[in-house]
Amino acid sequence: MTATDGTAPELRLNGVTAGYFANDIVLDDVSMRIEPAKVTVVLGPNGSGKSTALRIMSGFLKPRTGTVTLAGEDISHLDPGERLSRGIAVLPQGRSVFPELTVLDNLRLGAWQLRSDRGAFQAAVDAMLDRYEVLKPLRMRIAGSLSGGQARMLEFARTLILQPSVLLIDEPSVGLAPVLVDGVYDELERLKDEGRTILLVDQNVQAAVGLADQVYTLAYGKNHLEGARDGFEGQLDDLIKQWLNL
Ligand SMILES: Nc1ncnc2c1ncn2[C@@H]1O[C@H](COP(=O)(O)OP(=O)(O)OP(=O)(O)O)[C@@H](O)[C@H]1O
Repeated sequence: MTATDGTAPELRLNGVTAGYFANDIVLDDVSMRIEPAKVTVVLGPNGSGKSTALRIMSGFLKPRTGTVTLAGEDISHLDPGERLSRGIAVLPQGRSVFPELTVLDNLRLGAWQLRSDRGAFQAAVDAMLDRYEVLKPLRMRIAGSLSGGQARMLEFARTLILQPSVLLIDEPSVGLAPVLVDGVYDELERLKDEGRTILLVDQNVQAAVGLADQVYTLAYGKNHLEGARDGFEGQLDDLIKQWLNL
């Protein structure tokens, strides 16, 4: 199943309660619908549970109650690797390249699940080098020596290499020099134009809403607002002020 063949599945959180310790409640009965071929953005003040909701979708954290479903199937029990096999890929926050490995080996690791089919494995790596031309001349370079912008493109490439049907993207421009931030949003725009299914958690509210089809906001770990992008554009300044006072 590819991202753009019109059969991308819907990912949902259904009444999820979750936390990191025995008694903390970081998400409280949170529900979200990540529609196929749409960009869904999750916003909210610091600590409201945005990244935690993404971790529940990726499988790095399991819900205490509630479920995660993909095309209606309960996948709550699946670990992140199993979810990747089902087409759910994650672009994590911060640097995630393996700094000691070459660019090429980082890509090969991303395509690891294809290793038994040499042709498909090589084709997947080549497709990413074609897509991210900046990486081609750098492929034998140690990833730790890349610039911040080059490393981010390698991370995009590694996330896309299996042609996932759902992309979970956490704070994609955090830690990047301001001049590189536009490049990240240009890439997100390209992914949107390709009709990919994207969940984006972002503190860059204006840029994220600019990309969004659907917006959810969280407050204190609970669903707050939700709706189509148009309904949010006029009230962004108020929302941000409200969050800063929270
Ligand atoms: N690994 C962790 N272990 C323990 N508590 C955590 C962990 N990650 C997050 N938390 C706590 O869960 C709550 C929600 O954090 P989360 O990172 O999901 O919020 P967020 O909305 O993404 O915040 P930010 O915008 O600051 O990234 C916070 O109180 C945070 O301290």
